[in-house]
Amino acid sequence: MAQPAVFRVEGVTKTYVTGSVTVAALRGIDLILNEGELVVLLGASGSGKSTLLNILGALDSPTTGRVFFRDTELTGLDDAGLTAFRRAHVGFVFQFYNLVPSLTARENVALVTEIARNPMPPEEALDRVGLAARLDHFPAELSGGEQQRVAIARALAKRPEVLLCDEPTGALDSATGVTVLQAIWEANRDLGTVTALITHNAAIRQMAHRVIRLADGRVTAIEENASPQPPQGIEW
Ligand SMILES: Nc1ncnc2c1ncn2[C@@H]1O[C@H](COP(=O)(O)OP(=O)(O)OP(=O)(O)O)[C@@H](O)[C@H]1O
Repeated sequence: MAQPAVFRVEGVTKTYVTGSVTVAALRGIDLILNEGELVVLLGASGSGKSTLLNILGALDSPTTGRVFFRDTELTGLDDAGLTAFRRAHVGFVFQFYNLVPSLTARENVALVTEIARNPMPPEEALDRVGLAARLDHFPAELSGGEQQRVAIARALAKRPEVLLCDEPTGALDSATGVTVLQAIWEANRDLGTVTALITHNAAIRQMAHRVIRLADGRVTAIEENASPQPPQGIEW
């Protein structure tokens, strides 16, 4: 049975103008993301992956086209509405972890839970990513993979409906990257968080329900994966 759409992207273009240089980053994207899905976005550098992710997360707006989150048209919201949407519904994970160095893992997560409506306790979020034994460590006392898992715990602690990950393993070796991907995979499986994940690593597609390929600002292929694999079982 078809799952209900969480995101609907209709005819989205994005053109950046910098001085006399115009870049067509997205050239007409139509896409649906469904309830409970984990999708991987694959494509060459410059193909528009981050631009699309940022538009889904309301960090950026399309030049033309429409984006809906459930019944809300994001492209119809003003800045305050977009901020409210991000705050209530979206968790972000970026390549660099953006942790506050002077705060422990627990305190970094608490920064978010203190302002969220229905957060999970920071301890629970950190336990979920396998860091129950690192609650009081500072970022400098954690490995890169552990720091990224703190960032994931921070993103998940507000129980977002959507998790957007832009090359979350880009700065990590593959063994460490697997632990990070496993945390994302389990969040999708256990919490039903709709997840979109950008990667340059084609092997990671095995963890997705669907793989969306971008080239030159367009979706060139969508592949369904009948049996997504946990990252721990993926080799690259
Ligand atoms: N803020 C911006 N101002 C001007 N051009 C931009 C801006 N952001 C992105 N671009 C351009 O838009 C195009 C798409 O960029 P985008 O970051 O979405 O690609 P990407 O597929 O995520 O690439 P990568 O894998 O290298 O991160 C690129 O040509 C990029 O140079």
